[in-house]
Amino acid sequence: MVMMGEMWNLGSTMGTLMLLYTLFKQFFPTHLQLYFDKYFKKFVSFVYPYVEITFDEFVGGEHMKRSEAYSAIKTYLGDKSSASANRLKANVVKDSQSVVLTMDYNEEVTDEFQGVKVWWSANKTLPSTQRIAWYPDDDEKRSYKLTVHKRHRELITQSYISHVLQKGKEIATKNRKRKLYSNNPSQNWSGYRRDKWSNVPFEHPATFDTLAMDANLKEEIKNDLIKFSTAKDYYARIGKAWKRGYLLYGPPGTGKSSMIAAMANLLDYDVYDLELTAVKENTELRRLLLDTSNKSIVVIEDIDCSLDLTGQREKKKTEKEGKDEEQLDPITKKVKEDEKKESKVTLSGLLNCIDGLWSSCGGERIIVFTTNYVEKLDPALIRRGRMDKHIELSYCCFDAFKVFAKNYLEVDSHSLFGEIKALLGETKMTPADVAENLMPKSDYDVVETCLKRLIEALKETKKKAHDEARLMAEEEEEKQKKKAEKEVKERCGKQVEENGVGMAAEEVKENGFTNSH
Ligand SMILES: Nc1ncnc2c1ncn2[C@@H]1O[C@H](COP(=O)(O)OP(=O)(O)OP(=O)(O)O)[C@@H](O)[C@H]1O
Ligand SMILES: [Mg+2]
Repeated sequence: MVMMGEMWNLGSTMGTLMLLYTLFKQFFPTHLQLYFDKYFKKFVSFVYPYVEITFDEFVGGEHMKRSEAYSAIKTYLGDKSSASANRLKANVVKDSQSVVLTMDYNEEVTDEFQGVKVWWSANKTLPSTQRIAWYPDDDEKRSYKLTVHKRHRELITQSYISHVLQKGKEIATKNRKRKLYSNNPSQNWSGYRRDKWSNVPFEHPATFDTLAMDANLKEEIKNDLIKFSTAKDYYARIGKAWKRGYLLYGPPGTGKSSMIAAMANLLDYDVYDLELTAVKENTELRRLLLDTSNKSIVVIEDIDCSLDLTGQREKKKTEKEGKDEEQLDPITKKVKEDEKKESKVTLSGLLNCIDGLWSSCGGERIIVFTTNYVEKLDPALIRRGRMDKHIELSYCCFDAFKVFAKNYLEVDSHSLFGEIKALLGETKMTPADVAENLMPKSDYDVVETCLKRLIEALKETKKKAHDEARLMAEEEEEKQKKKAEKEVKERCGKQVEENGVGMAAEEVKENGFTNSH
């Protein structure tokens, strides 16, 4: 710490000296200034033998991105500085069970690497121009500065920095509380920073153990995910972006959203729930996707409702919504009208953005589309390479029922299982409905009561399906009969015109009904 104090004293003295020198050289002509500069630099490097490396919070040109290095350094220093810095900021993580400390701004800490001492400082600068910011810290520029003696430059740039980044990432993974992100409408974006996505802690409890589905398919999906998440080198070797697309399709209530949660819980990934109807144009979509982090699942639910095949968004408005809108005040009405302005997100835009995400973001990402109507989707959207794995989630099978029985009722077998198996084989009931029927409704519900309730519900569904099928068959029969009658009538009319009434009467007799014409 003594050494650190000396270094900072030296640093501030050099700062003052630089300022004085800048003022001083202004009194001389330019050619003399250049001459002075040369010798002043030599003097500075002689009396101030340190190198300074700055890591800014945001990097990139027009579309600034939060720097992963900055985040890793922040975490690493938080861990280090808890022992030495005097002022720390505390964040509570993991269900309020632990506290993560970060270095406060304008605080300094030292670190040691292979016997070499380095100095870190956290800096925050305000912009020189004044403007109103939506968020208190929005315009501040934050950075970390690493200072080290020149003679250790090589060791620091070649080994120490990567050591810090790796350790920082490890600590962050340990402390990480996963998040569920939703995209904000672009009128709420206040610049390039943190407000494209809002987030809440991701706490969905679904796992592959609680997911009711065919056991083989479940195992196949789990293996596929685990293989993907550990295949960084493999993807690099075959020259493919480390990304994977899943298409989940099936009727409502078959577990598509539950499976996404199970995927996130299995891999320990964040979830970005992308609501396409809130995105106005392709460039916005691109910026949203580029702003997602590694180890994340980007989800677009009900993709068929968000985009139609020509790329125009469906506009669904109920009568009630129309009336409600009429009663709005002028300002809200204007905002709503702006929102409604024709969307320019197109199918090709979405395809380009996905391909862009695939090629421009280095880390692992999964993208998942869900739909109830797979046949409505454009083949280009779901071709392999974009959506690598197509998974159908369908009506409840016996395997799926057994998962529910185990989880909800804690039974592996029962004398009623046979009947249930037979009924499930001939009935289409969604897992959501099976789960609802199996769930005990009161403290007095025993296993048998729940199973019997399910049997009743299955019988009821079977009967309903049977009745519906019969009704449909009757309707079809009626339709066919009417069609045949119409055809005969038309033929009769023609024959009357061509051959007179006698022949037509013959035809009517042949077809077994009388014709009033
Ligand atoms: N396969 C399943 N395994 C476990 N639970 C399920 C399954 N399918 C449905 N459920 C239960 O039913 C409810 C609805 O399921 P979920 O939201 O995953 O369906 P979905 O396929 O996404 O439906 P939608 O197409 O309407 O979005 C969930 O709360 C979940 O508990
Ligand atoms: Mg869903």
